[in-house]
Amino acid sequence: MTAHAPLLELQHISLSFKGIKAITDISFAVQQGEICALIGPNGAGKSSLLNVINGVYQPDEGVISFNSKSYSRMKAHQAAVQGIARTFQNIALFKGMSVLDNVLTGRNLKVRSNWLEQMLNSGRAPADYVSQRIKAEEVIDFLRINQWRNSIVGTLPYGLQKRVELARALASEPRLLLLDEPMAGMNNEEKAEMSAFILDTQREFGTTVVLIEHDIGVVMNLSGHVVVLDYGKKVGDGTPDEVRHNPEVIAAYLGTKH
Ligand SMILES: Nc1ncnc2c1ncn2[C@@H]1O[C@H](COP(=O)(O)OP(=O)(O)OP(=O)(O)O)[C@@H](O)[C@H]1O
Repeated sequence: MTAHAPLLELQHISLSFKGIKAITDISFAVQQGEICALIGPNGAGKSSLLNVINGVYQPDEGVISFNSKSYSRMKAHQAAVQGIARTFQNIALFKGMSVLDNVLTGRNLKVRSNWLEQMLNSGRAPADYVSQRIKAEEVIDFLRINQWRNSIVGTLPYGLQKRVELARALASEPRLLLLDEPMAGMNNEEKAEMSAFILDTQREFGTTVVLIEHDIGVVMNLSGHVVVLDYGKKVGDGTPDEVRHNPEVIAAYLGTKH
């Protein structure tokens, strides 16, 4: 049996801010189609690591391989073109725009017409708009937000805004979806709903997911792979069961080594 190369592989990644180390020598691999959770106490380096994966931060050391290509430096735009999409801890939507228009912004990289054609609504622009719109509507259906498609995002409850942010990320048809605390601030019912949407995304489109989540119950149910960070270092990496029984992880969470 031939083993498939992982979709994403981090090798010896380190990152510091003004000499203070946020991430130290982190390596792990994420297989195609996997849901991988990054967990760890506040300040452990989880968000910084997502920012390294999608090219917002350049690591001081280390290499990232994505889809069999290796990068020591990858720019955010390059990451998006390669198929890496991202949601944020603090929702980053255009709050004054409708749900549909926000989801359409997720299609920006797929647009084939140029700005002049779009301004004059000529050439490739009309057909292009229709095809982007069809895809955006499909995602809106998939995440069951049809009834709010024309609502202004800023007027929607927080849980729905989180779903719109997921919709915008999915509209780009990513191979790798990075979710920074997709369930933060949600009640249990909303968390269950969001977990179901994430699982449906993986099943329906084969999307690989790396997510940060603080609710360990949610993590253990949703992910097949868990990576644990503590003070910028990796202290656990395995299945939920392996991680749950790892003494270093228990120590990080119970604070016995702090
Ligand atoms: N832009 C920045 N400038 C300076 N220091 C930063 C910056 N971003 C993160 N840090 C520091 O890097 C370390 C890791 O932070 P990071 O936000 O990645 O942790 P986290 O695990 O995502 O935390 P949380 O769960 O609280 O979001 C922290 O000490 C933080 O203060």
